[in-house]
Amino acid sequence: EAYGTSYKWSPRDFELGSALGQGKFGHVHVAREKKTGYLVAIKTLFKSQITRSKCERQVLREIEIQSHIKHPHILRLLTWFHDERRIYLVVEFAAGGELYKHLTNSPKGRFPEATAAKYIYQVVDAVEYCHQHHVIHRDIKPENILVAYNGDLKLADFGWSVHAPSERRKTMCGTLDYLPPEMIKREVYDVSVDHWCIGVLLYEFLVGKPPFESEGQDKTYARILALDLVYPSHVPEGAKDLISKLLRPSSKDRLSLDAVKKHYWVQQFHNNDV
Ligand SMILES: COc1ccc(C(=O)Nc2ccccc2)cc1NC(=O)CCSc1ncnc(N)c1Br
Repeated sequence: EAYGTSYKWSPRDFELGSALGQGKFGHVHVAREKKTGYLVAIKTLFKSQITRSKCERQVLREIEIQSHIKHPHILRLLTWFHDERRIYLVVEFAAGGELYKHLTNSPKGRFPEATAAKYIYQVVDAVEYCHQHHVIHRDIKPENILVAYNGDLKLADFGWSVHAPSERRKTMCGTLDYLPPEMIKREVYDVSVDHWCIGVLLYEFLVGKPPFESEGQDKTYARILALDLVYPSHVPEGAKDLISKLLRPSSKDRLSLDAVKKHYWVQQFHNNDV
């Protein structure tokens, strides 16, 4: 491409546009690279914040992790640069926006079977790639998944990914609906937390809300630990079979990601568009 890897990027190379995700992802703006017209998303992290929260090493390790991840269903960290006060992360722009909005705007507030199967295949493909690079995403939920211009999913917002295995506390910010039992019980966990989240995600794709959603944190926790979920009658048998093999209390009983991709309910749709 026009720029070798030694090119020193700076804010002057970009025209900043509107804010993305309304602050949910931090300071993120769509931006146009001046010479190519290429659209990107630029996330700004303030050095003062990072220094204060003693996260320098974490941020640099994060960026290090990101720079090596290249996958069609994972939002790319294209480059990064900093000035005296800020760190700028230049990430791929997902023109389809947040998956969450597509879910809530769908006719019945849920995805058709074929869409859910296509999407879960792409998420599993991306997560399998992360695991092969010893990265646990740990925050797989519709809010953290974006849609590309061509309708493909992009796993995004890696503010929390860590190297496996880990028991680093995850502050309980955001939804609790996706927490697996071992994280609620604060036990040591491994990559299979992501398998659980994929089960929750598939349920939400097909039903329009997560399986253990309740008023209040304690009720949600109780339902997760009791595996207290019901399937509306419209959920197809094959999907129920797959979800039930992912939402297993014991992490070693959860279906492997390869087996998810090969599951008959997924395969029946995947072959069509290959
Ligand atoms: C590869 O994508 C990332 C890589 C890293 C980080 C990150 O925060 N790292 C980090 C944060 C704190 C400390 C250490 C690392 C974040 C992202 N991604 C994002 O923030 C998503 C921005 S929102 C958006 N992006 C594109 N298209 C859209 N339509 C939207 Br809406």
